[in-house]
Amino acid sequence: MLEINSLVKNYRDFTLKCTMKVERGCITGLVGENGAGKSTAFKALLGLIAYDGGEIRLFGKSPAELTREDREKIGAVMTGSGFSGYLKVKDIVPVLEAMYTGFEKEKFMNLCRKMSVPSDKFIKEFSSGMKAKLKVITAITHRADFLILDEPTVGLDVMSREAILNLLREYMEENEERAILISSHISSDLEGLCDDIYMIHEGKIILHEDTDVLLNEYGLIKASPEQFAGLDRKHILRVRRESYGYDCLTDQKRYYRENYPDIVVENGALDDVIMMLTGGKEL
Ligand SMILES: Nc1ncnc2c1ncn2[C@@H]1O[C@H](COP(=O)(O)OP(=O)(O)OP(=O)(O)O)[C@@H](O)[C@H]1O
Repeated sequence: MLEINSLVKNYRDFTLKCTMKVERGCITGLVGENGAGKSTAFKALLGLIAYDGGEIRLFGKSPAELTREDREKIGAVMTGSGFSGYLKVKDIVPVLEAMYTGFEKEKFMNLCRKMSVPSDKFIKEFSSGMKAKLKVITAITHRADFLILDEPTVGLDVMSREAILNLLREYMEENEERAILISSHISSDLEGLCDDIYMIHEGKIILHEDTDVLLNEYGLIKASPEQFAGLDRKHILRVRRESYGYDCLTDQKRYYRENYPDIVVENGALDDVIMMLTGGKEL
């Protein structure tokens, strides 16, 4: 569906350099701190900004080669974009009908009702959660094959977030040829949704892993200085000094649990992996 090879985008004091792939049938997550380069990557692949090197292939074409029909097959949610605040939901229906030949009006109106997005209020009077829901509903109601979602759950409460994630799961279940690329600051959203996850840090991809592998194989070893001294370092990816000794990130937690039963090995949540890969030291 999407292939990004050695993409380079230079700003004055920032360089994005990334390689990524999104397969049909998969939900791929992109996680990274503020300013890591997520939106820059999304803008480049949608053809919204020029880039300085590398290659982007979306549906087998570069962003510049995408036709109107190709673009209709993309459902995008971008931060900072949205409809004019002076419109109401009932006003944007004809706009969407004109934009997308595959616009599913009934589904759109039903989802707005179900997700409590008001139809007779100006969008400028919407809460940030209502705006976020409207953007996602718009992206999934024109028979798109590929969703590109930059922080779609930002500003949503837990219940609304889960409702949006369920909409995305249903979107994928409807057609196994579809795919989603999604960024989020909320790691638990990505852990529960994505098949694979890319981590981006200071413009570079620092990890790509299947979510199952991240959750099942990665772990955080909590070792005293004495325990750390006797620890086999073979499967330790990063180390961080703590008041009690050392935190060590491993991608083989079973090995340490079996061989060092006295040492605490916690399950590595995505946040731990991010913290260790960006803040820990290599041995
Ligand atoms: N138009 C621009 N001109 C100059 N620098 C820019 C421009 N747009 C983005 N940048 C810089 O590129 C870097 C990456 O920004 P980007 O918006 O891609 O990050 P992000 O990962 O999406 O962050 P956030 O999670 O805060 O949205 C930042 O240092 C930002 O200042």
